[in-house]
Amino acid sequence: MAIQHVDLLTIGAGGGAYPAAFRLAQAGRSVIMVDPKGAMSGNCLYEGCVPSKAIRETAEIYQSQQRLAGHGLAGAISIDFTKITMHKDAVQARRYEQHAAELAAARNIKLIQGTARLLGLHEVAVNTTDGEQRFHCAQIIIASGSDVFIPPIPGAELCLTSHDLYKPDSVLKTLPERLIVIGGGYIGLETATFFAALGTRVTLLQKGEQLLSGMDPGMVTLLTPLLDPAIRIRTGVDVTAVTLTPEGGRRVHYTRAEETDTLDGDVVLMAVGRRPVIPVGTTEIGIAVTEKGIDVGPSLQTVHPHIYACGDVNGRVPLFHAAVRQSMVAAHNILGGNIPLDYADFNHVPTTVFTLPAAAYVGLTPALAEAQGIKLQTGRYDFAEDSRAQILERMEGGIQLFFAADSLRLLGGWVVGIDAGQLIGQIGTAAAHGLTAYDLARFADQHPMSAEGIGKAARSLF
Ligand SMILES: Cc1cc2nc3c(=O)[nH]c(=O)nc-3n(C[C@H](O)[C@H](O)[C@H](O)COP(=O)(O)OP(=O)(O)OC[C@H]3O[C@@H](n4cnc5c(N)ncnc54)[C@H](O)[C@@H]3O)c2cc1C
Ligand SMILES: NC(=O)c1ccc[n+]([C@@H]2O[C@H](COP(=O)([O-])OP(=O)(O)OC[C@H]3O[C@@H](n4cnc5c(N)ncnc54)[C@H](O)[C@@H]3O)[C@@H](O)[C@H]2O)c1
Repeated sequence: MAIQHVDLLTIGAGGGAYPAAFRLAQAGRSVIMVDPKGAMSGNCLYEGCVPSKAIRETAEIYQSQQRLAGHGLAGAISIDFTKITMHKDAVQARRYEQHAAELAAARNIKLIQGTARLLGLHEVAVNTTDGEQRFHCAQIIIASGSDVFIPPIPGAELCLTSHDLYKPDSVLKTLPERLIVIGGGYIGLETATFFAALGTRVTLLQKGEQLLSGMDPGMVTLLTPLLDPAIRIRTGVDVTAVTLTPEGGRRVHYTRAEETDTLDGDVVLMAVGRRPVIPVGTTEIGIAVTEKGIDVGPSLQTVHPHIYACGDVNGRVPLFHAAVRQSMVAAHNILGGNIPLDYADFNHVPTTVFTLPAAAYVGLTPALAEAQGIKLQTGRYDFAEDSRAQILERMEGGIQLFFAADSLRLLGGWVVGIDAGQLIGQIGTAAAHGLTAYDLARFADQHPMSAEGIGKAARSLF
């Protein structure tokens, strides 16, 4: 079999892969991307960020209308869930077209629909429907992402996953009356709030005592009481089995505080985490893999300097924008001859839980600071006093900024409530660039926008 030479081969064509692929192709290198989807964008567009937020934004607009019903926007809006999912599908199709056009316009770069496996330090085999192709690659980026984790619970196959819910032409075409969500992380909690907002009766079962385990308990405590009280949240639950009811519904069996109980629903969403997808051959060529993923540092290089691992596959910060930045770092380091000249900053990645309402954080937050013995001064701003929040009847939550107690340098922050996902980017930019409370206090942001709360939170220290 003929072996083709290529400068860069990416395993996957999602956010961890294509930014580097385009950068290197622009620089004149020959690039092959391999992905079984045969399209760019990975799981973010196929079953993640974009489709889930297409459903979210519709649900939020519906909630906003209800909130303003007594303020001049009276009248019932009807929900057509099938059309909502058709809109989601249309957004996905539009973005796939856009990416296909970008690819068609690019030189030096080709996407092969197939599955890659590593044969050696520079050798990759690609399985396609037309057979196998082999490549000798000067550089390799492993960006094979992550996939839904299905726990070994009897009857787990009766549950839907985020893949079923958000993929193009999703499995769920009508709004379920009763939804049971197993898992109170990003996917479980976000999805619970979207469906509750649209009128589904939702029960969420979380294994541990805290929702959004791993996040700062202070932020979670602020968010939890703001969630729709119609969502029944049960923590400390151990799901033991899922069975069918005589009517064809789903029955979840669980134990809680040593009591056993069952719960019936029409649909059960299993959302207890994701696992990295490790290409065949990875460990065989000496690359270390932990439960979180491929072990890499901020240069994104594996133990072999010409093999990089970017995005969810390394488990460092499994978010789309983090994957994109990591991909660019890998590109820069490849252009630097595999001598690192760029490093990813894993500590300043803005993170939003797009629940209704949302909660977002960046950098150092109090629980982490306490664990590290770092003293903080906190600047606060309450949305109850915010003009935009009052106009929209969204006065719940607020902004907290965390400054180093001695220098007043911004180390982190969180936002719970209105515009959280927008505001956290601005706070993250300020923290990443070493701004202080003085800098933020002196900058008068626009009125009447929620962003003026960032300066006001800083000014609360003076
Ligand atoms: C429901 C849901 C909602 C989400 N919402 C958000 C959000 O709002 N914001 C956010 O930032 N992140 C969100 N995420 C996370 C985000 O989708 C991921 O962080 C992002 O997709 C990671 O990009 P990646 O390139 O590392 O991996 P992926 O997007 O997973 O892409 C990896 C690609 O590699 C391919 N592949 C796997 N194995 C091979 C192989 N052997 N050969 C060739 N190709 C292979 C896969 O088919 C896949 O297309 C969400 C995820 C989910 C599931
Ligand atoms: N807004 C965003 O950026 C966004 C949105 C969705 C997904 N994501 C990405 O997708 C990843 C996966 O999301 P996820 O929600 O599946 O995982 P997750 O790790 O965020 O949460 C899983 C939750 O399930 C709980 N759990 C585990 N086993 C359980 C069991 N047997 N019964 C009940 N609860 C159990 C855990 O305690 C945890 O709270 C996230 O880590 C994130 O990287 C990001």
